[in-house]
Amino acid sequence: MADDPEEGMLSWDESVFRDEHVFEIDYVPETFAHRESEMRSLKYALRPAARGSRPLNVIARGPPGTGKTTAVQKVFGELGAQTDVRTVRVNCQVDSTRYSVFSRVFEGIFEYEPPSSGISFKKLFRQITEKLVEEDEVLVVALDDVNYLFYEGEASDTLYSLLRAHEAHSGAKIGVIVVSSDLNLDVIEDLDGRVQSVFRPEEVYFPVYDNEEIADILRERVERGFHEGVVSTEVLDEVAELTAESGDLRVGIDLLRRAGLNAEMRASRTVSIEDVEEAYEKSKYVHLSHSLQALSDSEIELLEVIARHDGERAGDVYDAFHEQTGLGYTRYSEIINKLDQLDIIDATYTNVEGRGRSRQLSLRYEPEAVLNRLEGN
Ligand SMILES: Nc1ncnc2c1ncn2[C@@H]1O[C@H](COP(=O)(O)OP(=O)(O)OP(=O)(O)O)[C@@H](O)[C@H]1O
Repeated sequence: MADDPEEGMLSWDESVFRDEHVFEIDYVPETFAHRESEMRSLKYALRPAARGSRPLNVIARGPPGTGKTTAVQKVFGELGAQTDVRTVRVNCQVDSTRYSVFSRVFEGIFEYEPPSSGISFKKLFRQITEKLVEEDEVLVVALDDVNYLFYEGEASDTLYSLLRAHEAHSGAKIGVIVVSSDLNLDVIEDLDGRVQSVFRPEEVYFPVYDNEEIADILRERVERGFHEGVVSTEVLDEVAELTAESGDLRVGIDLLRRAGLNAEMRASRTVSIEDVEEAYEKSKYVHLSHSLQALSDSEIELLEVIARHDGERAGDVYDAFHEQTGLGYTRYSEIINKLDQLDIIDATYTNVEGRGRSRQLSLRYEPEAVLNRLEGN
């Protein structure tokens, strides 16, 4: 059957994937290479907790997709398996107020949600600390993507409550790991003085992976995720190179999954360079999609207005936003700052002759790419 046109083609019940789950966003990789020193620093800081003492606090910083969340998950996994230390990871992109952070902590400790019918913060806090003292347990809270607490003006209060828990309730031992991928944010500097005086964290920096490290990490994912022979070395190198351009490992993982789906669409048993190139048109926006996820309605509305008026004067953008939403200048200005901090737009002040300082707004992405994602395409 040498001339069988179906040869080399996938049938309906076949897949290029051995395990597609390894390309999903919440997958915790089995091996975690090239992060030995960062893991060592984290463990060093948390070691006292394993002995029943309050651990050192940590600030983990580094660009997006450099393994910060994974490192926390790995260390928390080990602590959970080998010690009595309680660990709770809070995603501040989702829970961006002190109250919701503590609700998550409550849930982590009691294994059920706090009553939704308005229990006061004070009560929530007391129940958590009492439980820790009663059980004689140490708690480590990771505030992942802590930058979102800063955008909402909730960072100082949240940290203050966590760090002073032992004073509010003697015997309560809580350590904090704050994780930030916003390199423009000076976490310590931006906290209130009262928090700064009690927050002297160990710093752990996560640099971007270089080309070789990216290829190495992705090779492992390919071996677990695809059947043998589906992704050639040449294709993997291409994926690694495109990933290195952004430095965000998530781009590469998303790229592999989409390229695999493209190959399946062609009913092919192997992923081609073209499959990768086509996939990259979407995967290069994983960071944008991630940032857009947690925007509120008014933030989305302003971003839409900016995308539709790209390149126009800031004053015109405000007029259009005000007309559409009825919201005033203060809120407008707050949202502009947040979109700027999220690197979705670039907002810089320039001196305009005769008109004083004015803001120059520009999108950091193609307006179409932003609008498509906002519309869920
Ligand atoms: N050394 C590694 N080995 C295997 N997979 C890794 C490694 N580092 C990161 N990853 C994978 O890359 C993706 C991004 O990693 P992670 O979420 O830990 O990054 P991050 O620094 O927390 O990003 P962000 O700051 O945007 O939240 C995850 O899917 C993770 O599994």
